[in-house]
Formats: sequence, C-alpha cells, structure tokens
Amino acid sequence: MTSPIYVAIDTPDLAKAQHLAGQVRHHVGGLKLGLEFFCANGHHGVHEMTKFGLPIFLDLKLHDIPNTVAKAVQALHLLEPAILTVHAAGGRAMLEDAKAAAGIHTKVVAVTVLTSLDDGDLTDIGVAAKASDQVRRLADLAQDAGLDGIVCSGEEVAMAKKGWTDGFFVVPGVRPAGGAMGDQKRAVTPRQALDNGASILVVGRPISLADDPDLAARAIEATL
Ligand SMILES: O=C(O)c1cc(=O)[nH]c(=O)n1[C@@H]1O[C@H](COP(=O)(O)O)[C@@H](O)[C@H]1O
Repeated sequence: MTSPIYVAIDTPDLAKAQHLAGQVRHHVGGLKLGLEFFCANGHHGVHEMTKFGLPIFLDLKLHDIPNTVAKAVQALHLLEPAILTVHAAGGRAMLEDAKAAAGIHTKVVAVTVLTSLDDGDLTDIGVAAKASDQVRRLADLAQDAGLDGIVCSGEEVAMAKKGWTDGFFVVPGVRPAGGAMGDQKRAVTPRQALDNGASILVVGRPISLADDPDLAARAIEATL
C-alpha cells in the first residue's frame, strides 16, 4: 500500500533535498516542496526532484488577485505537480480561477487556517471566529469553488470531511506522541490525523531533523 506520508523537504539546498529524498524514498508516498525550496531552485529544482519517481506536492500557497494567481498556476503547467496549494482566504474568484488554470493531473487544494495559528492568532488578524469555525467556512468555500480539497489540521479534518465526503484532505503539522511542536499549534499525532479522515499527512522536521530520517519515516509509518 502507498504510504500516506508526504515528506516536507524544507531546504533551499538542492543537494540536501536530494539526499533526504534518497534516504526516505521507499517509506514515503510523495515529496512536498515548498517556498523555501522553490524560491532557491525554481523549475529546475522541481525537475530534479521528480527523478525520484514519487508524486510532487508543490506547496506554494498562492494568494493574490485572481488574474495573478491564474497566470502563476499556468506558469507551473510544465511541472505537472500532483498537488498544488493556494490560500482559501484569497476568495471565491481566486479559487475558481486557480482551479480552472491548473492542468488536469493537478489537485488544487486550499489552505484554510495555518496549523501554526490558534484562536488568539486569528483574533490578532481580525478574524473573530474560532479556528475550527473558520476552517469549516473556508472548506465550504473551497468546495463551492470546485477545488479538490483543503489543507487543515488533524483537529478539524473529521468535521470538514462530514460535509465533503469525496474531498482530498491534506493534514500537515502532525507530531509523533511527545514530539517537539516547534511553531505548530494545532497538531495531532499522524495516527489521529489518519483516523480523523486525512487523505495524506505532511511530515517535515520529525523526519528531516532525525538522525536517521528513513528510520523516523518507518517509525511513523508503523504507527499508522
Ligand atoms: O500547506 C502546508 O503544507 C502547510 C499548511 C499548514 O497549515 N501548516 C503547515 O505546516 N504546512 C506545511 O507543512 C510542513 C510542516 O512541517 P513540519 O512542522 O516540519 O512537520 C511545512 O512544510 C509547512 O509549510
């Protein structure tokens, strides 16, 4: 069975990214490349990483006016990522245009409330809702706009899935029991996230900072 774990390769260094992917390739289901990697290595870097033969999740969290996001998505066509992120807070028109601009092999998923934010952080940016209510609102918007799914924490995924049974649910910010939270605030264990309905799990530092990343990936897989 394919692993639901996508390893977050958060480094600007292509050689380090290739080394990590090479270490874990047999125990993860895909590679997630984010802003740090893409800003440093661009299309060339993504091409290099496709050589591992795993699906590529390009996590650029696009968030701009609809025209700009649609053009950016078009500019990514050649890369054919399996998954691409945009921010749900960009609004309905931006989400619709992003989906329309994406290639047929790319799932476009909307980031709802970052897993690094809690209710207090939402208050600070003028969002009066609790994180869970905001996730529900943005999940409904993403579904209406025709997206393939959302990114949310393992705390909300069961609730979000109830209203969107065939949606694709990406859960990052997961932590093995007792693992360091770092900047994550709404974290659950990988097993909980999967039990709650995650389609895939994004795991970064618990694997990439481990002495033996492959062992860490296998240990997480063994809990699923
Ligand atoms: O879209 C994401 O992947 C994402 C959304 C979110 O709400 N929270 C979140 O942590 N992520 C990404 O998931 C990864 C989590 O990394 P670790 O906290 O190191 O496991 C990072 O690459 C984040 O950019």
